[in-house]
Order: sequence, then structure tokens, then C-alpha cells
Amino acid sequence: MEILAITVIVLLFIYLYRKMRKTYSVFETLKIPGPKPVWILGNIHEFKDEDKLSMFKVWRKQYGDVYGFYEGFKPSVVVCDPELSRLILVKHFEKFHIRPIYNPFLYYPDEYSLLNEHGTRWKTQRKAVVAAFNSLPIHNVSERLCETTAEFTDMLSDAAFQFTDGFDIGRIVDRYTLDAFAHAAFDYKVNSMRDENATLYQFMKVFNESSSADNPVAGLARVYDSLVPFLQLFDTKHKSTHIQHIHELRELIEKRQKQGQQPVIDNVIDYLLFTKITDTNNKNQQRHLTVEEIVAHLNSITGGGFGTTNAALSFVLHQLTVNQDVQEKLFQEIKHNCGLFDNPDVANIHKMKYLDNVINETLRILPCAPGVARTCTEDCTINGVEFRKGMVLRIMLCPLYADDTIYPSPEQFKPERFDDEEKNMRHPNSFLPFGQGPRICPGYRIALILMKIAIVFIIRQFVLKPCEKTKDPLPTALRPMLVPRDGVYVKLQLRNNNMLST
Ligand code: HEM
Repeated sequence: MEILAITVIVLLFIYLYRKMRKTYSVFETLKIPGPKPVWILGNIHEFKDEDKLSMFKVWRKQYGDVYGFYEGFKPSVVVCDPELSRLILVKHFEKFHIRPIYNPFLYYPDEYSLLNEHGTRWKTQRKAVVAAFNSLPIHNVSERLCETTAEFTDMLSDAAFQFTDGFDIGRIVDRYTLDAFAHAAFDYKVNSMRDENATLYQFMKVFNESSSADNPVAGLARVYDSLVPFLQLFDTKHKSTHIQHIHELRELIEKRQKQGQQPVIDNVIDYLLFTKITDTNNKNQQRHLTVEEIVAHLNSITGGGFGTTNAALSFVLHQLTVNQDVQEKLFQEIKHNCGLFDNPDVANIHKMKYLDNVINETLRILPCAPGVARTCTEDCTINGVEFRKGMVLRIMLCPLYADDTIYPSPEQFKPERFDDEEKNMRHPNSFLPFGQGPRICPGYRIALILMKIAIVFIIRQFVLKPCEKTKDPLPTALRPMLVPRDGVYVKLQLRNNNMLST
């Protein structure tokens, strides 16, 4: 009996040893360099610094533009080579069209969302969502944006009078962004600027906390898939707010459905309700989207836009606060193109090159999306690098943004880097704030117009000044996008525009 037990233990030990050896020899076999893994953890224990992204910069210096590391048992290839990233995201898209799930805790109907779908279903659904955004009449969108932004600047005026020593503008920006986006895209008033308990705002906050890199439960679930059913038991707050949030979205969609098709479709919800898609499961018949599919899209587009757009806008306001010369130059451009009082005209906004540069330079120094991820769907070799089916690819952009051979003195905030002459000297893939190829961010146009209108309104009315609590460089956290960690502190001084306009 004893001999049998010992034999079983020895065999089990040999089996586990061989399995581990095989698991952690993938990169050795493929001749891809990288840090040495330890069993079970892989290399995740090396992300111990508060700044989780710094490891990618350190590894790039050690191992070059393409290297491998292990997320637990999973081999991940990191790509920092701009040309290879273009081939992956565009030319060989079909082999890398899946995005690994970034929030491990999904609840019905999250699986239908653009963020998580793949294959033919993703293609059909994505076509409908992109068409919905492209069909938005720009005039109605900008009018609704200006309406919410005027409310926002009223709130900022109150805050400027109340907190003369400065305040965290990021807290108001978060709620403004959600209100402005929902009003512009869905013609839906969330009103979280006035009511912090608004369901959509509360859900977005909890959703981001649940998938934050600081959340150890989500971190474990992301690395060890098999533990998800168990770890999900701890995701109670996200689950309960998700149920309420989905219920409200369903009610909103059903209300619009009852109102019937309007003569002019001017929002994403109505477009998705009344458009038809090709049903590949049913002999390519045309059909309407189901309410559950629309719920999933509204959820993923607000999820994709919240956490990114608000962080980006807060980052811009921070950079303008600590770079007074840039703020003054931008004010002059705004005054010249939009005047000081009327609602800004979208055509004039598009003319403002310096504003564009300021946003780009902010997204370089503080990239709210520091990388793009894909899963490889078949064994292949691209530019001499061998990829295996099932491998995760992390196209890390933040190390490129801090590379002094691409961006000299990278720590300096210099919007002029994005002047055409300088920009054209760089590889186009050395700056990809919204991803690239067929899976590029579908919300980038509305995100940019929202940010630009907000900046025009703010800079025309106030001078942003540093206060005692302003920190430069700004501390950041991955939640799961790069966001300000401890707020964005500024002091607002009202401009005397009546004098300026004369
Ligand atoms: C500054 C603001 C934003 C940034 C920096 C940003 C960035 C990104 C990035 C890097 C991706 C991945 C692209 C890829 O895999 O190639 C993405 C995807 C996505 N974004 Fe955005 N985004 C922003 C705003 C928005 C907004 C306002 C929306 C709402 C429409 C949105 C919705 C989405 C969705 C649904 C996806 C997934 C698309 C798919 O997989 O087909 N994003 N975004």
C-alpha cells in the first residue's frame, strides 16, 4: 500500500514538473528573450512598484522591442516595435482580431458587448455601432455638448468662488464627461453633476474599481482564469450595481421603442433600435438588434468612454495648469477661432491645430490607454517573430512615449512635437492613443469633440493656476485605464472677458 502511495506521489510530481517545464519554456523554444519566470507566478510578482507600467520600460531596456513574460501560466509577448505593431493591428488583423477580456467579471449581457465579442458576431455588431456614431448629426451633438458644458462651467464658477485655495477639478470632470457623453450620444440626461448618486455614474465608478489593477481579486482573476467562478463570489458590489444599471438601461430602451421611429434619428439608441443587421445564424436574413444586444452596446460604449475621456480631459487641464505659457498660447488660438462668448462652431474647433497638439502631447505624457492587447488566433511568423495560437500580445505604447530617441526630452510637455513637420519624421505607430485597424476605438471622434468643447469653454472663462496641492508630475493609477491617482488640484481665476473683447 505504502509503495503504491509513494509511486503515485512520485508520478504526480514528475507529471507536474514536466508540465511546468513545458509551460515556462515557450519563449525559450521560440527564441524570444525576456525575464526568467518563477513557477505558478510567472513574472507577475515583478509588478510590485506602485507604478505598474514602469516594469515595461525597464524590461524594454533589458530585452529590446519584442520580449516575452508570463502572466501566471500565460505567455504574453510584449511588442514595442512600431512596424511590427502595424502589421499585427492592420495587415494581419484576422490572426489577432480577439481582444483578451480586460474585466474578468462579466454579467449578462456583457458577453455581447463590443469589448468582449469576436469573430463574425463582433464584425456585424461593430458595423452597427460605428454606423450609429457616424450617423449622428454633428450639429445636434455639438448643441447638446454645449448645453451640458455650460452647466459644467457654471459649476466650476461656483467652485472657484467657494474654494479660493484650489480644489480637485477631476471629481467634477468625471461627472461632467459622463453627463456630456450620454446627452450627446444617447440624448439621455444622467445629471450626475448635480446628483452623485445617479445610477449610471455609480455603476461606472464601481465597474472601474472592480477591474482596477489595484484590485487584487480582479488581478488574480485576470491571471488565473480557472479561479474566476470562485473569485467572482467576492465581486458583490459590482454585481449588484450591474443588475440595477442594466435594469435602467432596459427601461430606457423600451421607452424609446414605444415612442417609435422619429423623423430624424439623432442619437445612438434610436439608430440601434431601428437599424437592421445581417443575421449570420439565420441564412443571412436581415433583423433588428435585440434589446439585450443594445443594452450590451450601451454598456460597453459608456464603459469604453468613461475612465478614458474623463481621465484624458483631467490630464489636459493638469498640463495646462503647470504649463502657463501653453495655456496662454491656447487661449489666444481659442479667442481667434471661436471668439469669447458664442457657442463654439465645430468647423472652427477643427481648425485649431494647437488645441489638437495639446491633447496629443497630453496623451503621450499621460496615456490613459497605455497599450493595446490582442490574442493570437493561429500559429504564425511575422517579421521573424514566431507567435503561437492563444498567446496574448501586449502592444505597449508607454515605453515608446518615454523614449528619448523618438521624443527628445520626453519628460517635457511640448505640444509642438505634434506639428506636421516633426510628426512626419516619426513612425506613425509611435503614437496610437486610440488603437489602430478594424478594432480602433469607435468613440475617438466624439471623445475628441467633447474634450475640445470642454477646453474651449473652460479656457475662455478661467485661468487655471497651480495651488498648494497641485503635484507635478501628477501621480497616476491603473483603474484599469491610467487615471489621476489623487485628483487634479487647480485654482480657478475668472477671466475678465469684457475687457479682453474690446
Ligand atoms: C480619450 C478617450 C478615449 C481613449 C484614449 C480610448 C482608447 C481606446 C483604445 C486604445 C481602444 C482599443 C483599440 C484597439 O484595440 O485597437 C479602445 C476601444 C474601444 N473604445 Fe475607446 N477610447 C476613448 C474614448 C471612447 C469613447 C468616448 C467611447 C464610446 C463610444 C469608446 C468606446 C470604445 C469601445 C466600445 C472600444 C472597443 C471597440 C472594439 O473592440 O471593437 N472609447 N478605446
